[in-house]
Amino acid sequence: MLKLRLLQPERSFFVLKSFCLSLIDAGVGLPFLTASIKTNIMKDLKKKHCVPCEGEAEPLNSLQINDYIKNISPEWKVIDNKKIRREFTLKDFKGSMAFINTIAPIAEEEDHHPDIHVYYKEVIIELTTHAIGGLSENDFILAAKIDDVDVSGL
Ligand SMILES: C[C@H](O)[C@H](O)[C@H]1CNC2=NC(N)=NC(=O)C2=N1
Repeated sequence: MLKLRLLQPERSFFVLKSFCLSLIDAGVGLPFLTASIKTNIMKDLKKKHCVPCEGEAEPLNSLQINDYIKNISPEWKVIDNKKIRREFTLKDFKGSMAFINTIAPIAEEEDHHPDIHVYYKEVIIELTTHAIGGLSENDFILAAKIDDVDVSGL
């Protein structure tokens, strides 16, 4: 503790967090600690970036999906534990196109791409990770970034 006090506050937090994570790695059962660290990771979804996942990763299971879904808009619905879907209503077809054109560069930047369905002024966005045939964190990161798009003028 004495050593920690000598360090800068951000550094102390980092040291404490690393210590807590190593406790969890070592199997020390501190559910409240795990939960709070998990919450922090989830809160930052829209600041995170998608990572390539080519085949080797397992799709998220239903428990993991339940954790992730709490951190994006409640408008997103889980479909068969394999994809998430959100419907947007814009003013008109031009609004739909503008919305899609706002999302496209985000998807390109993240190298993670939504399936997009357009029905005049309705846009349905479906997110799934094709490479693994199910959901990955990438889908929730992209969902959080799509949630951040301001559709009020479209
Ligand atoms: C090489 C590149 O990272 C992959 O082909 C990416 C591209 N965008 C993707 N988007 C989605 N939704 N799923 C994928 O598996 C995927 N793979």
